[in-house]
Amino acid sequence: MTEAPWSKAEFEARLRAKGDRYHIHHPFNIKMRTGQLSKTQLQGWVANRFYYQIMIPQKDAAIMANCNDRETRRRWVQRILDHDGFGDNQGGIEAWSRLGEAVGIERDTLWNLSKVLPPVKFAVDAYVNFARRAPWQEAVCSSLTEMFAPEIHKERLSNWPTDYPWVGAEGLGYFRSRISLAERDVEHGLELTLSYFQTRQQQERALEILQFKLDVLWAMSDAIAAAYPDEN
Ligand SMILES: O=C(O)c1cc(C(=O)O)c2c(n1)C(=O)C(=O)c1cc(C(=O)O)[nH]c1-2
Repeated sequence: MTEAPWSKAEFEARLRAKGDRYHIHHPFNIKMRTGQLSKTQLQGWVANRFYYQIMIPQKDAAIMANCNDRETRRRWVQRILDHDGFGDNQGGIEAWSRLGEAVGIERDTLWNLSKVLPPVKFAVDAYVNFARRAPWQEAVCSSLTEMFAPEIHKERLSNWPTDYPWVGAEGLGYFRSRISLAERDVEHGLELTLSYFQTRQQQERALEILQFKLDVLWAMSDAIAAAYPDEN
């Protein structure tokens, strides 16, 4: 027997409930939030997350390439501009690069990706490849971990100045800028997801897709934690 679809409100609530598997709960992030990371650990995280940052626009371009709906493309293209920048706007990748400088990573070291761990590369590439190969609506759904991102950005803005006072304040601009952008992205991503995944089977598939993306982020944290263990 096929089960009745969840209402949009119920479906959205089930997607949001996935937040309990977000990397905000990863032991490495808990250490970050409670001021327990060493400089080497924080630098390792920033250098590795840079690979995620630079691949996001390629992921969004893959979604655009597969998307046959002009209205969606007109809105989605903004994400590429947010990260790559345009005109005088330097964009999110450059903002992350300022974070790299603020934690003491040489610009060349950040940009040549020499600190990127193989499992981090593997996890991020899995996300980009999913966006290349899946129906574009499924790739949109996979971006919905951003529902949970504003909270993690706010956490860093509130605790870094006291817990990691050696990090230059100009480095935190990325986190500040992402709060409103993530909220806007989520509004669009949710709108598309709630209307595309209609049957109960499709809705369950959406939850699996979101779990895949949660796993990408979790795997990145696992890899970083393993490569940069506690020093004491
Ligand atoms: O710092 C974080 O924990 C975090 C998480 C995520 C996320 O949940 O995927 C994103 C971001 N940051 C972020 O800054 C960002 O631009 C972003 C884009 C996307 C996406 O999947 O399209 N996720 C995220």
